[in-house]
Amino acid sequence: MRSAALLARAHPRVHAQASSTSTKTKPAPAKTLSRASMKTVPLHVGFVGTGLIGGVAVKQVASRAGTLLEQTGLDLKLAGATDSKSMILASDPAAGLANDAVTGGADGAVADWNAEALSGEISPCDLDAFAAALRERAEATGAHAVIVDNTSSEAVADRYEGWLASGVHVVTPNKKANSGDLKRFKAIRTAATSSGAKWLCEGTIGAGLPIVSTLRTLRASGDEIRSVQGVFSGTMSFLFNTWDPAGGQPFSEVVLAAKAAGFTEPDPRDDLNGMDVARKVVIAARESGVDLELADVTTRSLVPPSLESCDAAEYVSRMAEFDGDIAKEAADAASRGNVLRFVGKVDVEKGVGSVELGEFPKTHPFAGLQGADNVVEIQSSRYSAVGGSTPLIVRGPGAGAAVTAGGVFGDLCKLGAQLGASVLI
Ligand SMILES: NC(=O)C1=CN([C@@H]2O[C@H](COP(=O)(O)OP(=O)(O)OC[C@H]3O[C@@H](n4cnc5c(N)ncnc54)[C@H](OP(=O)(O)O)[C@@H]3O)[C@@H](O)[C@H]2O)C=CC1
Ligand SMILES: N[C@@H](CC=O)C(=O)O
Repeated sequence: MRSAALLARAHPRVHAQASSTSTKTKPAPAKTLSRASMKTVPLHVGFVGTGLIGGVAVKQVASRAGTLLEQTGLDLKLAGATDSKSMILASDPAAGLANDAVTGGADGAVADWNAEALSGEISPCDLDAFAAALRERAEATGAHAVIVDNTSSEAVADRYEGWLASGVHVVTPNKKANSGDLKRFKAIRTAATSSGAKWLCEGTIGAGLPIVSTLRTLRASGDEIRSVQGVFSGTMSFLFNTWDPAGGQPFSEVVLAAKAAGFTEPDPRDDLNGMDVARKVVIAARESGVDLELADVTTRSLVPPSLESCDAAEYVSRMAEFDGDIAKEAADAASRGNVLRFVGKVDVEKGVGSVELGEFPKTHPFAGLQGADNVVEIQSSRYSAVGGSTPLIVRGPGAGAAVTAGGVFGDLCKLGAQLGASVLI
């Protein structure tokens, strides 16, 4: 048998714990890594899109950047920002991110940014010039560059392949690229794999909830996903969790509340027509190994055909005309003791996806959600409702500025860790 002294020499931490237990003294406080022993990882960040999510993401990053540098060596530098009209590039990106870099509100356009802190010139938005400047300036100082796409723009998604191929990382809650054309999606993935640049998109399902990363971790470690289903939309969850049809509340009133709370897409029809959930179904399918296209997803829409192609303002002003239709569906479900819930489903084994307005008994987990909660149930060879185990379930707020921006910021931290910063992720 090895003596206590031998054990202490071989495993000093084990010995320290054992002796502190036996003498009932307090364990020594854990030592944190000293700043000098950490690698410094400078990461130049360019924000494309400074609307609701982008505005809050900038504020979160700005208020945390100093602590991150001190505690992990990740040195986030605000190198530039654009909205659809104008862009600003820091004239000295190596100067770092000032805590007061942003003075505008969450709706702040580039013009609201503190040009003094960025010391940059405002010019018309040119995404290619923006990315090239970001990359060249980062390379010149041995830093990495990342574009944080906080738009819902196809034009921005179209550029990921080129950006990633040139070594610029991409972090985004924009669903257009990972739910859009399969050929483009694969080309983007190939560009990232070939260059080593990262494309991180946790915010594209469940806002800040760990759904994309959970699916990736399961598959990387050899698990096989069989199905992914749940309430994928914060907006639709909020609508059906808070609407009181029995009390005569108009459905359109709750849609306006969801929009005011920042849960909806810029055009709320993208939620109401099932398209946002269909996109999440496609993303979940692709992350589970199924090559699904958006057009293959059977999708229920709650947008009346006559309001499909008008402008967003007209839709919002006329949607009350159709309150009676959805109220009838809710009353029919209630007559059977059920409630309505808007769900997405991926059957990995059959390779199909769907978006449905389903009826659920009040005791069902999908019926007992609150606010804008999402619930996503993953069944796999390890987590299964059949065979003695239970499914893996992720639940929590699935929309809103703070949690979505938090998911985006979490991806920036993950990227920092992958580049060698001492971030525990
Ligand atoms: N709200 C939520 O809870 C969640 C949102 N998301 C996603 O987050 C993303 C952002 O949403 P949100 O902040 O609400 O959107 P907003 O409409 O508030 O902001 C969009 C921003 O993108 C800019 N923009 C649009 N097109 C371009 C372009 N071609 N080039 C440069 N900038 C552009 C807009 O500029 P301008 O003002 O000049 O038009 C604006 O600054 C969306 O993809 C959404 O799906 C994901 C998860 C949850
Ligand atoms: N509009 C979306 C926002 C997040 O993706 C939702 O309501 O879930």
